[in-house]
Order: sequence, then C-alpha cells, then structure tokens
Amino acid sequence: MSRPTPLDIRLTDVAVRAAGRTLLRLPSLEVAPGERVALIGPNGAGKSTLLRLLGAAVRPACGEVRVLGRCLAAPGQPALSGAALRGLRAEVGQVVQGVPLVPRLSALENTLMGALARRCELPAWRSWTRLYPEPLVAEAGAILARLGLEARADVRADRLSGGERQKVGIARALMQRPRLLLADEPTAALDPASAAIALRLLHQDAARAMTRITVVHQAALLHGLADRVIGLAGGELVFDLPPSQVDAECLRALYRSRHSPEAGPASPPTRRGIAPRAAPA
Ligand SMILES: Nc1ncnc2c1ncn2[C@@H]1O[C@H](COP(=O)(O)OP(=O)(O)OP(=O)(O)O)[C@@H](O)[C@H]1O
Repeated sequence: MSRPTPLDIRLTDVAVRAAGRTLLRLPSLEVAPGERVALIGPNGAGKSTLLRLLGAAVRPACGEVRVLGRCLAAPGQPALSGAALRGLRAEVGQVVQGVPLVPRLSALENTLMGALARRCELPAWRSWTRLYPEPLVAEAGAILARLGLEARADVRADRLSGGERQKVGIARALMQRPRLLLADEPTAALDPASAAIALRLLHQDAARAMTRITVVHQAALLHGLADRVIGLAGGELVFDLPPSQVDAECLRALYRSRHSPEAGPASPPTRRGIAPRAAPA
C-alpha cells in the first residue's frame, strides 16, 4: 500500500500574538513538497509574520506548526533549539527584507556562504580560510551571472547598491539548495527587468523539488511561476487559489479588506479550486 507523501508545511489552529494583538490566525494551512506558493496581501496583513513563523523566528501563542517533518510548536512542547534548530535552518533558505550580508566580504563570498548549509561540500573551516572548492566558486559565479552581477562578483558587499545586495541575498539562498525557500519581497529593490529574472530564477529554474513561499506585492510578476496564490489580510487567510482564478475582482477585495482577527472570524476563506463567483444581478 502506498503511503501519502508527507507535507512540507502543516499549520493547525495557529495564532501569533504580540503586544496584546493577534497578528496572524490560521486554522489550517498545508503545503506539499515542491509547491510554489505566492503570498499576497495589503501592508500589515501578516505575510512576513507567517514567513517568520515557518522559519522558527517567532513562536505561536497556540496551535501546531510542522515544517519539513519537524514539530516547531505544539501544546506543551518546548521550542526547537540546538542541533535540531540548526538542522532546520540548513534546510530552510531565506531571502529577508534588508538583506543582511557580511559587509567586508565580496558578493561572491557572500553567495558562497549559502553553501555552508551543504556541510559535506563546504565545511566551516573553508570559509574561515576563505579557500573555497572550485566547483562551488563556479556555481556561485554562475548564479551571480544569471542575476547580472558577473562584473560585481569581487566587489565588497558594503560597496554594492541596495538592489545589488538584494540580488546577492537571492544568490546566497539559492546556493544553499534548501528544501524550503522563504522569500520576503525578494524583488522589492529590483528594477522591473531584474525582478522578472530573479523571480524566474527563484521559481522556475532552481531545483524543481524545492518548496517555495514568496511574498510579492505585484501578483502579476508571478504569472506562470506559482502553483498557488494565498491572499492574507488582517492576519487571516482570505483566499487560496490557483493563479488562473485570481482575477482583478479578487485582488480588489483583498486589498480593500482590513479585517482584524480581534473582531472575530471573517467570512470563510475561498478555498483552493473554488473560485469566488459574484451573485447574479
Ligand atoms: N514584533 C512585533 N510586535 C508587535 N506587532 C508586530 C510585530 N511585528 C509585526 N507586527 C505587526 O503585525 C502585523 C503584521 O505585520 P507583518 O510584517 O507580518 O505584515 P506584512 O503583511 O508582511 O506587511 P508589509 O507588506 O507591510 O511588509 C502588523 O500590524 C505589524 O505592525
């Protein structure tokens, strides 16, 4: 008898609270291995909070969080720590807002840092000596070239522009070859052509097996690159649909929505595969 494929992400009855407010409330969210999910919604919707929850950077006030087969939170269970947390972080790549790079290292060396998660190929002592195996240098160089940074590979990170730093952050996350990639507005500082290239690289060209969750403000950028679009507003799921069903009406409703979880349940979310339909006049 064949076993069901384990999910990469499963959230059950989760709420995240801070400063006396509920920032996120998700009764259920499941993501299968290899799915490419676009996360959209107005400012303050809870998109970054959801990514931080999945990256084990915040703990929920209640509910159960499972990521890549590990239980990050469950009633009565202590937070993941030590080797278990390091193991998770090696398998979860993150492109975060603000892109923290090592200022004195070059774009290429910062990109190579991503490969530290692939311990057998790049043990930590290699980065201390700054002697990197040739195949990894070639791989990092190729990713930077795809992002148009070939000529900037040897420039120190603190001498790069904001957009260039963001590209290095993307290259570093890809170099990690994570099982799960969490990208928070990875194209916010990029010009339109660079944004399209970066999203293609993140969603299409990189290993198909990678599960991807990407926050974007321009949903159109992900046309053809996401399998699923999740709309969040006021910390709640508004819809979870295939991209073909996310129309202008859907987006208008999402960006108008300012529901707060404190106000009690919103109208039921539109589930996957069930398109919202206007009542006939
Ligand atoms: N550490 C914190 N303490 C208290 N409130 C917080 C904290 N971090 C975020 N918030 C609040 O949580 C809500 C959700 O924030 P979050 O950053 O997840 O939104 P977002 O959808 O990513 O927004 P944006 O599109 O502006 O980046 C916001 O109202 C924000 O003010």
